[in-house]
Amino acid sequence: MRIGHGYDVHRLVPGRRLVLGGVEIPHELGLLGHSDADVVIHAVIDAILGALGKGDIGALFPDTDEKYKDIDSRVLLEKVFKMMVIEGCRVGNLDVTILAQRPKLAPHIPQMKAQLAHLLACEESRVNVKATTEEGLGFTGRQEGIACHAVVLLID
Ligand SMILES: Nc1ccn([C@@H]2O[C@H](COP(=O)(O)O)[C@@H](O)[C@H]2O)c(=O)n1
Ligand SMILES: C[C@@]1(CO)OP(=O)(O)OP(=O)(O)OC[C@H]1O
Repeated sequence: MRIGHGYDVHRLVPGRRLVLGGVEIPHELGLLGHSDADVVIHAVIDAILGALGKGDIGALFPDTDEKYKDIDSRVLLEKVFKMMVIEGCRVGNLDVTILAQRPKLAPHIPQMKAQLAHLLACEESRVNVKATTEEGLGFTGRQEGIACHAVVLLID
């Protein structure tokens, strides 16, 4: 068994889409990034790469490479999933915590879980996604950005 942790942050700005866990969420602000800035999928990718001992998302998919400009982060996760399978691993369980003051994410969590389970070819019961505010404190509290932690257990 192998365990990995991933953490990512993206800045909230006007004029960008808000995509979390592969789900587009209506909001007046979106996340800024070289890709679609899906902070949830980025944290999941880093957790898997951590468990595999294979570095991090920026090393694998550099933000200086035009081919990743505005890319759907689900495509990046598909690539990392293939690496995981080549290493003989499958998901034991995945636990995700999104730090966001707004918008209310609870209504979108079932769809995020379904997306992640689909992308990782595992049962939905192996994936947990939760959200918390930071009670108005810090950069997430001021709605300057959204952060996400992910912990994954891989079975080899
Ligand atoms: N962006 C968010 C943040 C939180 N929630 C849900 O609200 C509940 C209370 O949050 P706390 O900040 O007090 O932890 C919690 O159960 C979250 O699921 C949300 O939907 N969207
Ligand atoms: C995903 C990549 C590549 O498009 O760009 P960003 O969307 O800026 O995201 P980040 O979390 O900084 O990580 C890695 C990148 O190189």
